[in-house]
Amino acid sequence: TPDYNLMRSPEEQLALEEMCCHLIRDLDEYGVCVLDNFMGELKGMKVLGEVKTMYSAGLFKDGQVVTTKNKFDHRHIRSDRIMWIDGKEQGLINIKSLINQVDTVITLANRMRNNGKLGQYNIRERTKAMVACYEGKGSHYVKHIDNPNKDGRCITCIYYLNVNWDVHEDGGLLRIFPDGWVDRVADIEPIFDRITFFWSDRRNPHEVQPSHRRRYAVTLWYFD
Ligand SMILES: O=C(O)CNC(=O)c1n[nH]c2ccccc2c1=O
Ligand SMILES: [Fe+2]
Repeated sequence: TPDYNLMRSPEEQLALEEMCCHLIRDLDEYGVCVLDNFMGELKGMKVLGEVKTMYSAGLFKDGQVVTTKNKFDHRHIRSDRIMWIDGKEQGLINIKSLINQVDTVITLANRMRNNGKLGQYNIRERTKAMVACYEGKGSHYVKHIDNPNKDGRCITCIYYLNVNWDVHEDGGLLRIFPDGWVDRVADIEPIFDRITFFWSDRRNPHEVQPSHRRRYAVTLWYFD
């Protein structure tokens, strides 16, 4: 659980509560929520620095590659490289601060809900943080559901680290196909210091469109 004793200025506390209201309202209304300037430029750049350092140290492993069912077409279904962070590692103080901030927002939102739940969930724990890198060269992730079979994950949180990302040049759009919407999709650009929350279950099939530049994100899944 986050350290509630972190001294926050009244402005920081207010900003935190505003974020939580935004999160609660958008998750209730759309099942998706996008917040920008989540950590602020300075902290965001420090998180990016730690991620790049780990990447160049070769700590990312290939995401398991699932070949298509069609045995003649051995395309990579996704070519992300990932690494898991449990927050106890030495030296990753800025990634830890990011994880703490997301924990704080989720926990506070969970409490602020009138019935003490976020959506119909009572959020209690989360996965480790998964840092993912899409290599560019068309790497992508086909349309999928994070939690199709009730494995307990209820909210997906993805924090993006991509400075000056231009979707027209670089691709890498997150496209969500919310089940409540017939003819609309949620197109989310993976821009620096942006965080996206969405229900992890069948309500939100989504895809990562082909990326033509290295694309970093940190994902946390919260459990009921
Ligand atoms: O980066 C994004 O915008 C969306 N990303 C995803 O939906 C996504 N979903 N599930 C995964 C499971 C294992 C490794 C990577 C992933 C992954 O990037
Ligand atoms: Fe996903």
